[in-house]
Amino acid sequence: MASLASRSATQALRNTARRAAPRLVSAPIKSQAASYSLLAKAAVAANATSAQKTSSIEGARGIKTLDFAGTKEVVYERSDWPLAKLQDYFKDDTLALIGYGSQGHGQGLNARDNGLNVIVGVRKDGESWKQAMEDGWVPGETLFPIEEAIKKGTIIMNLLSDAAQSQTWHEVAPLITKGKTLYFSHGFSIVYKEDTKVIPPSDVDVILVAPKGSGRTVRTLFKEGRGINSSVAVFQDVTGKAKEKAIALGVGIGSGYMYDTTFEKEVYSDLYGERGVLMGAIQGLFLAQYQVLRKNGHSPSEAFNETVEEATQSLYPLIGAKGMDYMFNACSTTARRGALDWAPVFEKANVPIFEQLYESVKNGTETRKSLEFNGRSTYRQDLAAELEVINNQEIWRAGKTVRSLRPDYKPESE
Ligand SMILES: NC(=O)C1=CN([C@@H]2O[C@H](COP(=O)(O)OP(=O)(O)OC[C@H]3O[C@@H](n4cnc5c(N)ncnc54)[C@H](OP(=O)(O)O)[C@@H]3O)[C@@H](O)[C@H]2O)C=CC1
Ligand SMILES: CC[C@](O)(C(C)=O)C(=O)O
Ligand SMILES: [Mg+2]
Ligand SMILES: [Mg+2]
Repeated sequence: MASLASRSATQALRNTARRAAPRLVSAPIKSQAASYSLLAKAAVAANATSAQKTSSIEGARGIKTLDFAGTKEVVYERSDWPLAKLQDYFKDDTLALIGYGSQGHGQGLNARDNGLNVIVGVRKDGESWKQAMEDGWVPGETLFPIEEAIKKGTIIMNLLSDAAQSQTWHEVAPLITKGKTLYFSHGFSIVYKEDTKVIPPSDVDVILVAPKGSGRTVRTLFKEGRGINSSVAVFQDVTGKAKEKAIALGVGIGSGYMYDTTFEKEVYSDLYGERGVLMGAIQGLFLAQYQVLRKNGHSPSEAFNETVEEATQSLYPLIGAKGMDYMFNACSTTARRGALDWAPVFEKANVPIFEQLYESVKNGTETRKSLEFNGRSTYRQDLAAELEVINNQEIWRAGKTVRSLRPDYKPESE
């Protein structure tokens, strides 16, 4: 098994280099060839290691049934898709990646580095067009206006903003012809079809790979030879191969492990999570704690250190590494006693808010707000203006000074 894995790894590396060569000629970044080969090596090594590990655990590569706290779930892993197999599977395909935001960037570069044939489609001369060029996509070769890219693509990866997916659908839909595959990274457009009007033609596969993390992390994990967790789902299976294609694409864009979901479950949980603990709730909770400390005479640095810096730099990474009880056990018995007492108080206070939030997601209120706001031509400036208000809150201004004292601080990254 091990020698098979290493043979396929070597072959994959050769194929990767072969397929990459023509694209590297036109790439503007001089170090791209070197970094490409490092990336390919990391990806191949990760595939091989993972394959060996799985085979010794299960005897069957690629798909595992695991027990998640008493519920059995299927997990797909990239060891089933060594690079050579992946490249062969997509050898006749052109992945037309439409939109170049956070996900377009991460998924596009990863798929390109995996040796797949990727082109990008965005508004000509918009912000994304510039960013794509900076990342080495070449106008007329691998970078096109949206319509042209869709015409050239066989797999249409719709990574426009969710609002733009709806706004552009009347132009996009006629180009999604029989035999193409329609791919999303969010269940949004399909599930809220009453509002988005996105109703795919009935003769194409419609699939979803939703990375459970920022597009920036999709890229950095890939570069480290690791992979992001992603959800996969099939909305429409015309070819009988939709699921397999979704999993292969998931590997292609840099997923390590993929979990089964539906379009509906993905969008409900995602909209809920980002408004909740991942983003909205955490900003609200940090701010509330900070404000009360300040009202009681604590200095900005003390309030920030006790609220954000200690959380992000010391305690939350411990939760990430080994769970909540591990973090609790790494803290004093005094802290443990108090936190154990107060956790249910916070839970009780917050359950009604989370229930209200889930309902607002489910009944489409959140979707309609997002479509209206992000559908404005000024969406970038409008979001930036609101984020500037947060940036100017005392808590985050104090944070800048606290960060500046870190040994690895780089002023240009602020
Ligand atoms: N951000 C993330 O990490 C995650 C995102 N997703 C999902 O992935 C998809 C893409 O999200 P994300 O990468 O964040 O992108 P954004 O939501 O930031 O959208 C940006 C892209 O949409 C384009 N766009 C916006 N409005 C228009 C318009 N009216 N016409 C044409 N193009 C337009 C922008 O082009 P221009 O520069 O020209 O305005 C840009 O390329 C979404 O479905 C999202 O929910 C899923 C997981 C995580
Ligand atoms: C948490 C926000 C997110 O859902 C994500 C990075 O997963 C998004 O839509 O960007
Ligand atoms: Mg989201
Ligand atoms: Mg998300």
